Amino acid sequence: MAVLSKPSTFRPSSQSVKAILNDLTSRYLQHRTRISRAVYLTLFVALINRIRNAIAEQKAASQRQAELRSKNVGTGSTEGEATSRKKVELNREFFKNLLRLLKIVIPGWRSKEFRLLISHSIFLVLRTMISLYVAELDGKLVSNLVRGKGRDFLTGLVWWMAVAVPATFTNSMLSYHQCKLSLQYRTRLTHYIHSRYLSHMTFYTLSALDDRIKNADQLITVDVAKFSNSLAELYSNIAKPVLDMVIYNYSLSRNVGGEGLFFMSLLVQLSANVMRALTPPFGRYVADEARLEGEFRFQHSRLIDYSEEVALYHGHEAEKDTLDKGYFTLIKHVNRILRRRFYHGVMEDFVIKYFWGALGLLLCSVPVFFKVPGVEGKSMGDRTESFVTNRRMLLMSSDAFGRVMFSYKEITELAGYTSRVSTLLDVIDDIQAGHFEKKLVSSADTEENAAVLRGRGEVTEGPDIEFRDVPIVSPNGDVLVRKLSFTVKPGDHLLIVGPNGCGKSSLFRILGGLWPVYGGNVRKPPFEDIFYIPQRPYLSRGSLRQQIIYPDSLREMRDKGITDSDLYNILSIVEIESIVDRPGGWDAEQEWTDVLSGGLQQRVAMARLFYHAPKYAILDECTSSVTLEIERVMYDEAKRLGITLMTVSHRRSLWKYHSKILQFDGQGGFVFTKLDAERRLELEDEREELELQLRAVPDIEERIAELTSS
Ligand SMILES: Nc1ncnc2c1ncn2[C@@H]1O[C@H](COP(=O)(O)OP(=O)(O)OP(=O)(O)O)[C@@H](O)[C@H]1O
Repeated sequence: MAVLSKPSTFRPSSQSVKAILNDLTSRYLQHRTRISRAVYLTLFVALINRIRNAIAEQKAASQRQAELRSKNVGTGSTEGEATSRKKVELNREFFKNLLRLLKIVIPGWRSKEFRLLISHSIFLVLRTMISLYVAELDGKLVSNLVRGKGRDFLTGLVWWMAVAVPATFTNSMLSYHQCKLSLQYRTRLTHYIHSRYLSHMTFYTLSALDDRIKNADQLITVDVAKFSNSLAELYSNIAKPVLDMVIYNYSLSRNVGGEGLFFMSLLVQLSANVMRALTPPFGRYVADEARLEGEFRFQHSRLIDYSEEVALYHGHEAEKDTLDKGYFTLIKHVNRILRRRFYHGVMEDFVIKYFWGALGLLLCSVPVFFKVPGVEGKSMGDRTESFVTNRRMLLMSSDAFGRVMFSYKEITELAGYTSRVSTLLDVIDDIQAGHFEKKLVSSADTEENAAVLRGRGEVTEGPDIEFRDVPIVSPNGDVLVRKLSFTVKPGDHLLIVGPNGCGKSSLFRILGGLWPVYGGNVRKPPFEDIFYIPQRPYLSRGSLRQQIIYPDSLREMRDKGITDSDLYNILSIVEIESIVDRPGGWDAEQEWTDVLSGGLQQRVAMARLFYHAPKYAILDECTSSVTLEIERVMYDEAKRLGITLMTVSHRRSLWKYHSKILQFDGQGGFVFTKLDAERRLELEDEREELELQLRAVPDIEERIAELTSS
């Protein structure tokens, strides 16, 4: 009895609810056109308002950035610091940078990348169409099952299997296209960056004269790959869900009515906005993480480069501290991101899976409880079919929407990589336009030095080398010599001496065009007439032959008519021909800096000088590790080849090979004069003798004092 009485107590209230709903439905249907007009008008006004707000925000942001930039100039802080603090946002700058990179990775509509994008898009559409067909087929299968139509059910199953063939092929093609696109993007970008980075000595300028990019290697090798991956992924992660949403929502709106879908979209948009406001700036986190990864990797590669020195110093504890510190900074940041991701993931899952899931079920129930215009009243089987199809479409649509929402995170990650790669390109552009940013020493602020830094000198080409009133200024604004003047004519062998750090090598950096000329006139022969040998010779990766002919290629060597036996003769001058007898001979490829001793490396560098036989040679302490005999052989041979020498050395044994001397006093002064080596050696000996005597005087005084007191 109790069981029977229950429905009777509920029936009246459910009937009244139904009556209210029916009443509401009929009223709504009566005013449907007016309501939809009002809704569309509100939507339009909201859209206009949003655009206006976005423009205002953009203006404020660029004003803030301009203020920040002017502050940086004032305090002398570097742009590098500003970049690391810069917020990576989805603003106009991001789109501008992305567009610039897109133009590099997709150079035109005839390019391979564009063709790949098109075929990728075709497969994306195909996959959505197949999914749509599968949704309908699913509905039909379940409806046939409910109706007990075995034959139709089996036919449906056969179709189901048949559809699997194009569906699986399409899926594989999609992932193939995505990987291929990522590779193509990376190839284009790497080629582009290499061509810029290795032109106009940018690789040098970037590290020596500018503070903005700390580890270009990491940017070119890792960040470019990550950017390419992220871009290729983003296309399929955005294009497909957007396409899915449009197509499924259109089909859904036909089944459940546009209004339901519209209100649901409004609710979804509202919750999406809340989510977005609560989403941490993942883009900036990613950019910071990549920077810290780069610094950590750089510390490791430094340890490998100087492993011998560190081992001999027993410096492992000090190195471990530095490495641990680098790792700790990185991991602290990663942990912070992890925590933020955790909280964000909880919120995201709740909203996307459960809240939107409930909204979806509500939407599927619309045709059951309301009469949707244009949709006929249905039987139980029809309702089942439409429910199954709608629910599947809705699941796919909400999955697509979810992916679009999740892709916000991916977009911000892409923004992080875009910002890093574009910063590299911007700085390269800036440097090639002659603009550097480096933290200046405090002395650069004085009126006099600032005037030197503001100036610009003149560089001309000529048969000899002449510096007239040229200041020597280090990259951090330290004025080492205010006005340097000297001339080296062919046959004038010049010796350059002076205390450490006075600017001897810097003079060659100016001559080689590595450092800017801040004033006066520099006249110098063309680049190929001057050859440079540093104290630590640079040995490239490659064969033994390549070490001698560097930077020439084998073809250039052959074009010059030089053979391997000529190279052998050159090696025999500096008495290292025996290295050709080692396994592999001329073609042996080794890490030559590890295989050859310091002295042998210097002799290889001398052989390189004889191979090129330039008009002028700069020898920067390049005989410090060889015997006096080899040094003599080298200078004699260089002179025999007609090479004019400019030597930096503290060795007295070298004086006799030079006819002029440029002597720095380390206080900004210098003397340029003829060098009479014999007379100078006599004077130097006398000076040293006197110095020794002078040093002995305090001892004598001390002794007298001791004797007196005792
Ligand atoms: N890339 C750079 N950035 C900043 N300062 C630099 C850079 N290269 C050199 N300097 C500075 O310029 C000054 C002159 O250096 P330089 O190498 O010309 O000295 P040097 O006279 O050759 O000394 P040494 O006899 O020790 O080789 C030094 O104070 C050095 O610290």
